[in-house]
Amino acid sequence: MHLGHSVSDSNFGPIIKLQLHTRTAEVIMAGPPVIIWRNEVEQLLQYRELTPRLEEALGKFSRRDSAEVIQPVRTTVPLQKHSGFLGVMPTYMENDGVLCTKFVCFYKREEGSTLPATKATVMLLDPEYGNVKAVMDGEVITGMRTAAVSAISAKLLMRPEAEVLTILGSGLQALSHYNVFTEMFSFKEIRVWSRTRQSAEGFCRSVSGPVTVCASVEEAVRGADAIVTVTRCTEPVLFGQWVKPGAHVAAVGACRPNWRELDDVLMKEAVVYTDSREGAMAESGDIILSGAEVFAELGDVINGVKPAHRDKTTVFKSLGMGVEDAVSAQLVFDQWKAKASLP
Ligand SMILES: NC(=O)C1=CN([C@@H]2O[C@H](COP(=O)(O)OP(=O)(O)OC[C@H]3O[C@@H](n4cnc5c(N)ncnc54)[C@H](O)[C@@H]3O)[C@@H](O)[C@H]2O)C=CC1
Ligand SMILES: O=C([O-])C1=[NH+]CCC1
Repeated sequence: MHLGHSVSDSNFGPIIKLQLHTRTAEVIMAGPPVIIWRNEVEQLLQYRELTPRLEEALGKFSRRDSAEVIQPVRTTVPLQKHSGFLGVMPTYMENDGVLCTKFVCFYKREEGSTLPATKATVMLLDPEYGNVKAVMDGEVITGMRTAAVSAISAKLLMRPEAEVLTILGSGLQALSHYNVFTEMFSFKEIRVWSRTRQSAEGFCRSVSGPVTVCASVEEAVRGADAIVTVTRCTEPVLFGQWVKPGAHVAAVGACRPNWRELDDVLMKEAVVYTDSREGAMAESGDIILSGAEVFAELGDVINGVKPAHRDKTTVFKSLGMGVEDAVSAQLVFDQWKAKASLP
């Protein structure tokens, strides 16, 4: 490394050594990012470590302390030709030294399309040097952090005596939700509905435990204590008249202001929680078009600022937040460094 003049070990005073150390750090920082792809992320990310970190992050976000979390509403770029959107999701957690941006493309795919509905990549940056430390797969992160946050909403808002879980949809989010809900809770019955019986049966073959395939949404949701909606529908698929009073709904799909999963009856009857008020008012057709009031963010319940109305019908409208990706990516990076015995 060139410091502008020839040096030898014996000439180094402490200040020069510090400069060399700093410069060495800068050289390291300027190196290429670490690439951590799908298989490695799957090995490194576990719900038992991820979920508590996400619950802490939801509370930090809702405190609106800029030293804890800075997370603007995501920028969304329409990909009209492909009936999709690019979401850019920057997050800075100054106290934790985490700077992260997720790029996520999500699409309204045609029936029978084999193209993915969601594709995501997460970048971790060094907030001091500005370089990219790691580039990692966003599929597994998005699947797991979304499901874990839905499970946190159920932990806070679902009746403790819940026995029946219903999942509407049979794709990637349906699988991640099945996995974390069966890890965190014990249901007597789990039901699934999808647009085609074939895809619902394919879902059943991909999970470990017994799941009942239902022929209609009404059959799937009547009597259910917890309902997860993870469809790509844009018109209501879940109607309030079918939902048992006191049930908890984790509504994950319909992340555009003109897309719906839930009807007005459900939105008006339920106590509505969300991840981000700003995000919901910008992106949730279920909230915007129904005129439903957002009672609280999940972080407000975690912080003890707002009550959890377990005794009432509750809806957690999930849009997805960058802070969830940030803590997930940092956890993956920390686990990767530990595995590589790096500081
Ligand atoms: N809230 C959040 O943080 C996130 C939300 N999402 C959203 O969750 C939803 C599910 O995502 P993935 O599981 O990755 O998608 P996927 O394509 O893997 O599965 C979507 C499921 O919805 C069904 N479906 C598609 N069109 C439908 C329609 N018109 N009516 C009823 N069902 C329909 C499909 O058959 C499939 O079972 C999407 O809307 C996606 O945008 C995705 C990632 C994060
Ligand atoms: O938070 C997220 O990654 C997404 N929300 C809606 C589609 C993708």
